[in-house]
Amino acid sequence: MMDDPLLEVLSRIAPGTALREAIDNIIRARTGALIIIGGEPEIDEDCEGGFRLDVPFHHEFVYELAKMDGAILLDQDIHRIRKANVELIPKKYATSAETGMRHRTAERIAKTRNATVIAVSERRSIVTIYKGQSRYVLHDLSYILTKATSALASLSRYDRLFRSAVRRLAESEAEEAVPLVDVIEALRRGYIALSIRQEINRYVVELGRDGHLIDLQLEEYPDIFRDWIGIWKDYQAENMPVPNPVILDAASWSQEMWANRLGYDQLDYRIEPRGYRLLHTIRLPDDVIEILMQEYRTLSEMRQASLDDFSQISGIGSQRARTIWAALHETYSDANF
Ligand SMILES: Nc1ncnc2c1ncn2[C@@H]1O[C@H](COP(=O)(O)OP(=O)(O)OP(=O)(O)O)[C@@H](O)[C@H]1O
Repeated sequence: MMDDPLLEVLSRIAPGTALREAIDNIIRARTGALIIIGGEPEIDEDCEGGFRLDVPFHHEFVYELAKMDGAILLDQDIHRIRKANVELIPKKYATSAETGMRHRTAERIAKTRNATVIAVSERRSIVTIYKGQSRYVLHDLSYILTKATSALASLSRYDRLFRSAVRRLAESEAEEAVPLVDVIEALRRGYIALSIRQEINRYVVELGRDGHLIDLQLEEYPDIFRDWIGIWKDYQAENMPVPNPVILDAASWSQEMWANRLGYDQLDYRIEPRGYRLLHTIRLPDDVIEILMQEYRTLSEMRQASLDDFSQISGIGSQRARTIWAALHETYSDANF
């Protein structure tokens, strides 16, 4: 999984936005366009000719301006149309693998200026977005819907696999220390489920108002992220910062690499959990969890404590002490995962 620099841009041109309305009309009229968002003030150094407008953004107006040659410049917030009919002259050192002049210019400007560049092809009716070194071709909506639907099916499968791995952890946790390989398997499955979830999020953003139903289906999945973090904290060798699974590039990690990241030099360990995942299931606030972690080293130590012991910890009231005690003494087959 990677941080996605284009996500914000996709949301700004998704169906339902005024800019998308303009782009759809430009495609229908087959005029083509080169639209620059932001990059001011440096971008003005690359402009030749054209005229300054500085008027409020309106999609009809952008559509009309696209009938002229040259580029249309919008401000960073897409509130104003700054210039139109502009010839852009990118820096000489910026290269491009594109063939047509419009697309070459778009790529070279995006590489050298802090601007988002949208090229609407006159001949091919496709929309290409350039930002920094990234390039993305907008797909048509039915294609994205098909991809999103099949990704939802994969998510459902990996969510089930993750849940079964978590159940297995909970079973071992109830009796003895947990094999490291089981921990790794749970983290790996959860990671894949989270990657698929992130992919679907991107589709939802790209679909804009048409992604609502997909978004609703995503809500059916309980908090995989929080469980994943809980497992990592439960089993890592030392108290280290927990990696964010959403930006972890772990698709090809071996079991040994997972073990290594958790702080272990081999695979055949059995480890006692600290109790984070279980305490997450009762929605205990993080600061209360930390108070408990300072008192008890492991989940089994916590399980040996009495209701009274919990009530006496400052920061934990008697009501909360009861909730914690009950969660710790339910068997794994109840509500612990
Ligand atoms: N440097 C530039 N600055 C502003 N506009 C440009 C620039 N280069 C090309 N354009 C615009 O792009 C139009 C199409 O150019 P060209 O056919 O070479 O591009 P293309 O990348 O093949 O795009 P398309 O797929 O739309 O044909 C030009 O008529 C002009 O309006």
